[in-house]
Amino acid sequence: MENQPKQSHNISHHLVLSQMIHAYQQSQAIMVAAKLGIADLLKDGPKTCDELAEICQVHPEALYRLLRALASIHLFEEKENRTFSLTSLSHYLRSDVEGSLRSTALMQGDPYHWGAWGDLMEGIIDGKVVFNHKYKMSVYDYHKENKDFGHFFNQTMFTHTQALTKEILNEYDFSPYQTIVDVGGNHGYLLTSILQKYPNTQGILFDQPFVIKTVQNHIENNPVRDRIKVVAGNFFESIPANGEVYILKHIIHGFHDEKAVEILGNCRKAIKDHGVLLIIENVIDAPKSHPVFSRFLDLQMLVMSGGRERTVAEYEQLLEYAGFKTERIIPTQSGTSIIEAKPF
Ligand SMILES: C[S@@+](CC[C@H](N)C(=O)[O-])C[C@H]1O[C@@H](n2cnc3c(N)ncnc32)[C@H](O)[C@@H]1O
Repeated sequence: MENQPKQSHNISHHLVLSQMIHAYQQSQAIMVAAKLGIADLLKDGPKTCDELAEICQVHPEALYRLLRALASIHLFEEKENRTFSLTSLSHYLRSDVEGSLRSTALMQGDPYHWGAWGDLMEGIIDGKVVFNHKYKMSVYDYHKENKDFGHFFNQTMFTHTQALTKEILNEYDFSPYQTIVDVGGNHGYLLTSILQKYPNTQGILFDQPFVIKTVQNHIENNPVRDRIKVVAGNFFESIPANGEVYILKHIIHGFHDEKAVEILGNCRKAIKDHGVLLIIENVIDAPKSHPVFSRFLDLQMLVMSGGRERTVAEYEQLLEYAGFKTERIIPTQSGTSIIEAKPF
């Protein structure tokens, strides 16, 4: 410490750090605006705070202070007479737009999710999964029990996948294959998009029974419904067999190594000899990876599920344990990578 040069006060660094420290206040304020549906209420034009408070049945002065604070970070625009309108940021808090982040705000601000982050220190001290330790259940069980949270989670994954699907379709050629299995495919957006682009392919959407129940309707209304089979099950027990492409998008990062190898091992048992496995994740050191996003997502895994974001070498090792050889890492513009592996 003695040899360290004396640092002069740098007002802009001080400000940046101060904003980082206070960022949780913004996250909670955005969550409340999302919960009240303010952006949806403003989509047809500006409204006064009193009008909004009347519709939402909340305290007008407190709502004014919330919206004024959010206007200071450009979430809304404050006009004369306590009137507020949407901005290009709050456009994405609307529930009816492509890329809507409303569910993400609701999920991140959910009291259980939020409460687990409040105990981050516990996880850092002993490496325990904070969520399980605090609530005596896993986040996966919480999804099953709390339908609202499960819905926000599924919607968050849907939005994320929707944004990424075009890139995956641009980067990866599915034409050599006929049967594609999306393991933990949830909403089915990626799989139905692949099937739409490749008319000679068949798909299997595989997920947990309570998830499959909620997506069945959506699949039945999709133009590719006749080429898609929806299968409910548990990927720790078995995975539908004889597929040529197995997709695991944002699955492996949710689990610690032992569990991850179990899932990969079941894919190994199921896959055809000439098939490919595609792991789609935010690989920490892959080309074009987004360092802030992947590293904070990694912390999120520490807090919520005991999983982790991994490096290329870590993925290669897991794959090798399970009987796969990594062929290539295909980066996408958004920072998410496709890891292509083949059975050996
Ligand atoms: C993080 S989401 C990813 C969803 C989708 N692949 C995507 O990227 O949008 C994890 C998915 O794995 C499913 N899942 C979790 N445990 C499972 C299990 N034991 N068997 C089958 N699916 C499971 C969840 O229901 C959920 O749909």
